[in-house]
Amino acid sequence: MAKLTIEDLSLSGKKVVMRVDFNVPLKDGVITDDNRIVQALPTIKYALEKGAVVILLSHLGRPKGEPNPDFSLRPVADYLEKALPGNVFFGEDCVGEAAESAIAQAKSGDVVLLENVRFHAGETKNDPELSQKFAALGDVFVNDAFGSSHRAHCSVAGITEHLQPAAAGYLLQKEIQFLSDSVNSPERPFVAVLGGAKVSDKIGVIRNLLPKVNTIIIGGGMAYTFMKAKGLPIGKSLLEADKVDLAKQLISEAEAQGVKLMLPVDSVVSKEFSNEAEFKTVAEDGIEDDWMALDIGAETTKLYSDEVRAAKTVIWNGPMGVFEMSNFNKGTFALAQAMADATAGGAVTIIGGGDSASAIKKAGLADKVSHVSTGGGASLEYLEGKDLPGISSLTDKG
Ligand SMILES: Nc1ncnc2c1ncn2[C@@H]1O[C@H](COP(=O)(O)OP(=O)(O)O)[C@@H](O)[C@H]1O
Ligand SMILES: O=C(OP(=O)(O)O)[C@H](O)COP(=O)(O)O
Ligand SMILES: [Mg+2]
Repeated sequence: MAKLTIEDLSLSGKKVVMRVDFNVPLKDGVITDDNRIVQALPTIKYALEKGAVVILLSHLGRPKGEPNPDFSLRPVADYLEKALPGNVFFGEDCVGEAAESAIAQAKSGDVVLLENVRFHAGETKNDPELSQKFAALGDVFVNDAFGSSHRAHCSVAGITEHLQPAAAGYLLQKEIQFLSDSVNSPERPFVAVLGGAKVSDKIGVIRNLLPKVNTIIIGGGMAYTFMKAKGLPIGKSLLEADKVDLAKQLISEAEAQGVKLMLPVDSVVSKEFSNEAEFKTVAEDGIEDDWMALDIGAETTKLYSDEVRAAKTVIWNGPMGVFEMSNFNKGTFALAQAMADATAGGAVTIIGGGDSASAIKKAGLADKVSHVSTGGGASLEYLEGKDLPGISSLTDKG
């Protein structure tokens, strides 16, 4: 990496402002998957061993620029207290007096976790004033938030304009190393699988993936904007209405470029977004008005799994259905098994994304694929060949 890494910094007695991605899934205030925290621990521990005070910044979910207890990082502070040797202090705000007084209590070898950076509207706007406040919290900056590195936000990128040196942590380095090694000259067939719920964020990625891949498989919430574009009924399924035209274009661009674009031929539908409601499987033209599609159907699952098993390189981001509910987890878990089978057969398989990583862990197959990335959107944008602001803004080496 042509950027400074944490080992290039002198850390003894320093306050290290470290951006991490602790955007972990929570249910009733309990962390349901700790992967993103576990993956950041080596960098945190390294800085602590070198005698630094580590000041952690993260977002959690998408609160709309104001404090919201449902998106508090407090559960993560409780987790860190058990996982780390020194003291862990929690700051009720990421800037201002609450942050400063938490930091004032910390000594070498202690950690301060500050509250969700997205409680401030400036964060996602990369507001220079907020960036400056983050920079003032410490002496050096480390980015280890691979999963957020595609965001040009204050705590990821803007801060580096006011705080140097800015260096990469171990997780960031590991992720980039793996992705660049495996996809720069992929063995073919190269299959990309896209699902999940961040449709408007991720649909644009497809255009840049078309020249690189042989097949694009679309499932999860992403699928229904495409089905709408094909004139199929989608009932109350997830829809990004202003992306329907783009979906139409992508369908014809895929055809023109000889890329196989696969969409569900059947779906599991329900009347409510709930595991308690009635559900059934219907064909692609069978989603009625009052129903919503929450998983791919069995026939689709077989077609997708066969395609994945025949691939030599697979990158998958975004669950095939609402795997958090047992009625709608079959497609995701079956595809996870297909990834494991492909890996056993010699394919390079990468699954990325906070929720996708949690899904493959839940399926018990996390150690049966080549790489589980902590970033979904970030790994996709990296594969597209885009500059990630969280990396390009770090201090150049030499
Ligand atoms: N058909 C669907 N309708 C609504 N939500 C869905 C559907 N399929 C999957 N999801 C949801 O997508 C979410 C994950 O999306 P996303 O954040 O884009 O993926 P990742 O974190 O893996 O990058 C999951 O919480 C899952 O419940
Ligand atoms: O969970 C994340 O991305 P992912 O769902 O694509 O894996 C990251 O924490 C980024 O979150 P954001 O998409 O709200 O900026
Ligand atoms: Mg997610």
